[in-house]
Amino acid sequence: MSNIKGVEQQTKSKYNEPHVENVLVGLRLRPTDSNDKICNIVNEKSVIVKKSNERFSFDNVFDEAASSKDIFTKMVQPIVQKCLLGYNGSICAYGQTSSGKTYTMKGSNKEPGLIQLSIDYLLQSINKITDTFSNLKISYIEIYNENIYDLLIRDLQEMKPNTSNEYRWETINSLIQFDEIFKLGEEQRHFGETKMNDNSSRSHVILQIAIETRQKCPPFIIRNSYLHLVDLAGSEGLLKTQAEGLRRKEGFLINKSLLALQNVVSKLKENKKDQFVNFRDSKLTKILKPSLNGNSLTVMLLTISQNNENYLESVNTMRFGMSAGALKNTVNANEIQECNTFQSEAYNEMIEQVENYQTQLQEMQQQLDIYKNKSVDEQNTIKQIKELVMEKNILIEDQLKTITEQNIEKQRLQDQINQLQRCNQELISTSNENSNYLNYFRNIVETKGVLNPKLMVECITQTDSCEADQQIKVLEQENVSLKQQISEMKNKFSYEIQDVKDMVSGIKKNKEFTPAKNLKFQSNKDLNGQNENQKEAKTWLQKSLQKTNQYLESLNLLTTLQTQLIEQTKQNMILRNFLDKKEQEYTELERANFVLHKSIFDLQERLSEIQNDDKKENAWKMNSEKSNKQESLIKKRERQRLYQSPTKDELKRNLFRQEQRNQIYEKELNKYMKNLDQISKQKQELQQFSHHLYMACIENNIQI
Ligand SMILES: Nc1ncnc2c1ncn2[C@@H]1O[C@H](COP(=O)(O)OP(=O)(O)OP(=O)(O)O)[C@@H](O)[C@H]1O
Repeated sequence: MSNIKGVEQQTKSKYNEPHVENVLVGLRLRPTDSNDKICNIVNEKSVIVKKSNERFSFDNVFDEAASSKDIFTKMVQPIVQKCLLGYNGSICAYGQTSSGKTYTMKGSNKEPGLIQLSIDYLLQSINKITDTFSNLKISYIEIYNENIYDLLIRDLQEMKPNTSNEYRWETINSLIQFDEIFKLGEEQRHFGETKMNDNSSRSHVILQIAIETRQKCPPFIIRNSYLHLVDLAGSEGLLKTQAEGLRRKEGFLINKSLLALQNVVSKLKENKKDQFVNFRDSKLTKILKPSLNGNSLTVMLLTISQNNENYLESVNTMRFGMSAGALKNTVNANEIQECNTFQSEAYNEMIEQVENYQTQLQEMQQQLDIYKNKSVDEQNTIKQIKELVMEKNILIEDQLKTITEQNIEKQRLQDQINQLQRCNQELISTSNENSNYLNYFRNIVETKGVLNPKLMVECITQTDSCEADQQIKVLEQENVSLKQQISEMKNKFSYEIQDVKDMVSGIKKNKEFTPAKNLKFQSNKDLNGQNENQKEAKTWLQKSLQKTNQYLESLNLLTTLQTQLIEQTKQNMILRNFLDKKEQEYTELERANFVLHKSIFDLQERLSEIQNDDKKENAWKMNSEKSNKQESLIKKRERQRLYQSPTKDELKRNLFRQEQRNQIYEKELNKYMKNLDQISKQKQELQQFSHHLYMACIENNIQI
């Protein structure tokens, strides 16, 4: 903890002092198949041009075999490291078209370029530093035809120079994330085909990386720096590229901006006091001003082709590099100390708390050690008990296993016993059945001598026929009782009707001497002197009325009987339907008999087979023949009795007779109906007569 507090005393970084740094220049020679190369490498830092014997010296020379990784390690990595400490850095690729600038900066499928290597290095470094919060952001812009475009915005828009805050900045947390964003920029970048390069950059592109680091503990230094990775468009001889139209215009503007860069560099190289350097001549120089004459550690990476035909351009590139190497920048780290007393106090409190926790932790550790020592014995005992329990458990598990196995075996045996019992029962019932059949057929053989299949069928269907016979008998009984009922009713009716007839005839006899008429006659003659006659007439009328009431009652009874008769007729109909149904059933029975006949015939065949095969059984039959004779005689009689039960024809005859009887009943019923009609007519007449009587009583003031 004292160490952390000691850091607190340090208020300023040692990098924060401004100092002068030269622009570093490296030369990369593009591989070529040509034997006639324009220069020879003298050593790691110099080349000599063959034609002019001119010597060019740089900070590093990279031959054809050198990789981009080599360039990164030697020239770029040191600057990237310093960017993390707050310095600005610029890496610019400069050279003739098709000399390998984009190959060096962006890389290819074969090897990563300086851009990817720088990002990877920054991300790895940031992850390693634990005492700072770090943040990486990128923007990607292009200068095309003297206009600035933001490559991270989908629809390219022209931007103003020196307005870096207005560019789109994307935070980068991983290489994969960077690749995605960079891919978007590359898709929007201007490329075009020229005679010298199939995929020539038609613009200068600048990838800007903003690096911010904040210390987590005192002195809470915040560092902000920018790393610019610049892929310049290549200078091109318009005759060589044979550019026309848009390509020609692009080439012209590229050359113009590069010339402005050369002028600025040569002016800066002179390093005269109060000398005016015109950075405003082109957008490129305006943007690169901080890299060339400002607070930036800069590397100028020259790329040249060694083919003789590019001699002039390559020499010019090297001359430009020499000039750039003479440039000096005054650099210092961009860092500020966050003067936050509150933060410091909070930090100190936190440190104190951590110390307290550490003390508590130590005490607890000591206590734990004591407990550990104490509990060693207990632990041993527990261990022994545990081992015992484990052994017991194993024993119990074994026993359980055995019990389960025994249970399964028991269940299996039980199943087998059950199955055997079922088989045994089936065997017993089959055996019983067989012995029954055997006995039965044996009897047949004994009584008939030969087996008659028809006879067998009839015997078997005896039971069914008996049932039908019984049903018919029941029907017959029902018919008899019905007949009795009807005859009773007939008698009853005959009495009633006779009674009614008598009454009617009595009424008819008295009709000529109706009391009403007499009364009228007598009242016309002498109403006052005929009291006796009136009384007589009154009595007669009252009697007639009583009689009439009795008739009416009898008529009501007759009506009830009439209803009963109708009911009986309906029942007769139902009976008839029932008989029809029975006949149908009999036909079905006959069909079933046929099927049975067939199956019995099969059985007979089977039996004869058994008889042939089983000689022992035949012998036994012979022996037991006598004893069975009596039994067979009884059975024969039984069969004869059964044969006497009605056959189908008899049943039909019975049915026919029954139908005839029914017809007779119907005729009788019709007769009764006719009688009933007559009675109802008489009833109506009586009612009319009673009405007349009633009216006469009213007319003559006779009280009823
Ligand atoms: N060191 C190298 N090793 C292998 N191939 C290279 C190397 N340098 C460049 N090339 C190849 O040369 C061709 C041109 O390179 P590149 O496009 O990088 O040139 P350039 O200088 O960017 O051109 P321009 O200015 O027209 O865009 C490419 O096909 C590239 O793969």
